[in-house]
Amino acid sequence: MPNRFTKMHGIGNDFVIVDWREDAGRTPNAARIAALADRHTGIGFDQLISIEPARDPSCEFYYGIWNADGSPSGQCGNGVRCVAAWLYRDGVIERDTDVRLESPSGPVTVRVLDESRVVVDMGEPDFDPASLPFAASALAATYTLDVVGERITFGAVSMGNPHAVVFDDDLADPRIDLLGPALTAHPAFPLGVNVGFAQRLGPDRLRLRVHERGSGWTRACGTGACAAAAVAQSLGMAAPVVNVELPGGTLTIEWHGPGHTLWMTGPAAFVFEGEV
Ligand SMILES: N[C@@H](CCC[C@H](N)C(=O)O)C(=O)O
Repeated sequence: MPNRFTKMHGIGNDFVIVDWREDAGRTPNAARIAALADRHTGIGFDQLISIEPARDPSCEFYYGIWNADGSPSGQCGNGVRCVAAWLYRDGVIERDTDVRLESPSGPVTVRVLDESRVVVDMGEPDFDPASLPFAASALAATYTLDVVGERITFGAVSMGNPHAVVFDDDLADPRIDLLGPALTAHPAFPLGVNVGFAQRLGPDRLRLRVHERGSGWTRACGTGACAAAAVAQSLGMAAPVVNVELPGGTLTIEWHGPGHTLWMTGPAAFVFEGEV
């Protein structure tokens, strides 16, 4: 790990960003990441994010993503907004301009509106079985699993990382505190899964809590908001533009259905610079 880092967050989903543009392809040690992620004895973060030279020549930069337990991920919606704001503050990308960035799961396009607000073209939600770590099937499909004594119905989609979305009318119900970790670790998902619990508040409003694979309950999950909106829309429960209200704040998700990419708009905030 290099010594210098930037602490950032996207509506309370917090990150340590490290600049590895001169030092690409590092694979940080999982135990070291977990030690640094510890909120009592480390820096504390939900994800570590590296900024590196792009491998794909059509992209400007690559970003790597590791969860608080040291496990890697393919995508991070709140994180990519922070990466874009970081690159803008560094002077290497401009505002109001589309910039292609490379995530571990492929390119996304960011547009910095100002240092604290970013729009991201997250690509097309993927309901294809091959991209999900269990036997999913198609758009508008739901699945059932028996978890902690309950039969749970959920939708599934990949946003570059796997998501299960469960609709529930009471997100404060204590059974959700048990269902989140149990579903994330369910054997049906051999690679784990991010689990969103979504409450429909209207055709353009969802409330959402996410239990993240590798990081636990977070104040917000950007790809989780994209997944919840995409599943809600695929089931005919939501309009093309949906405000997703998470414990840490609100993201706006726009998706016009199959054949279209999905757009996420939300804030990115700097917290402090540090050195370990
Ligand atoms: N917080 C993120 C998602 C981070 C990765 C996730 N926990 C996984 O393992 O796939 C977001 O904002 O999307």
